[in-house]
Amino acid sequence: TGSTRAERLLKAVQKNARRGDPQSVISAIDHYCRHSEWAMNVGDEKGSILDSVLSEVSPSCALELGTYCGYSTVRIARLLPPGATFVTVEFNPKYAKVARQVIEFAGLQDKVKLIEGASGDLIPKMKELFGNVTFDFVFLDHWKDRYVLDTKLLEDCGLLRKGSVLLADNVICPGTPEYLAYVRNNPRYKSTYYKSHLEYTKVEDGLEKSVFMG
Ligand SMILES: Cn1cnc(CNC(=O)c2cc(-c3ccc(F)cc3)cc(O)c2O)c1
Ligand SMILES: [Mg+2]
Repeated sequence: TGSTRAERLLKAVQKNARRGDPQSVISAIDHYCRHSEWAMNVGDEKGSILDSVLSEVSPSCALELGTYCGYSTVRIARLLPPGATFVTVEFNPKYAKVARQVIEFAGLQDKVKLIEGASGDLIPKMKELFGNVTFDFVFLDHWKDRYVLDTKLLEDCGLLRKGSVLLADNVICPGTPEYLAYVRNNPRYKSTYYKSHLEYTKVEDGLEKSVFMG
């Protein structure tokens, strides 16, 4: 049978990027998705905002919900300080398989712990899996109807600390209205909206940064 979109994206990385060079992997994916076949990576425009928020936070412990093909995983892992713990969660085994190869092609496999499963099942297991961690930075980019549930789960499982930064993709398109309402009306969060565009398009989208006040 034919390849999937994710497998074609991986082929484009293997063909056009340089092994061990994260920036070339990022550029190869952006070029392919802009000129050949759209895919739901955070993309270069929102990716630059992600980079700047990451550089501000410089997390020693980071979590990503929704690995997909590993594009934002590579963007995040390439900017982490040495020795940082970075966990990324993907539900779909086919995406996880592609992401592992993209992350490995970039040479970042030693910085990333990719775990397969449902965020709702794995979040309560984080302390058991990684020791008594709290996350300094969380990138939400998975199923949009899971953002609120999983944020509450992170709070209830003691995985956030005073100053933890949540950065959420797609708060306009496809949209996460409940999540925006939750973080913007909740005194325990200080939220900022970064206006941008849906990856590789002119459609409005944006990232919401929310600092947990403990
Ligand atoms: C199946 N699945 C596995 N992971 C997920 C979670 N991600 C998304 O759903 C997602 C969707 C879109 C998007 C899709 C169609 C459209 F017309 C406009 C936007 C963009 C994104 O950046 C996303 O992160 C879904
Ligand atoms: Mg997204």
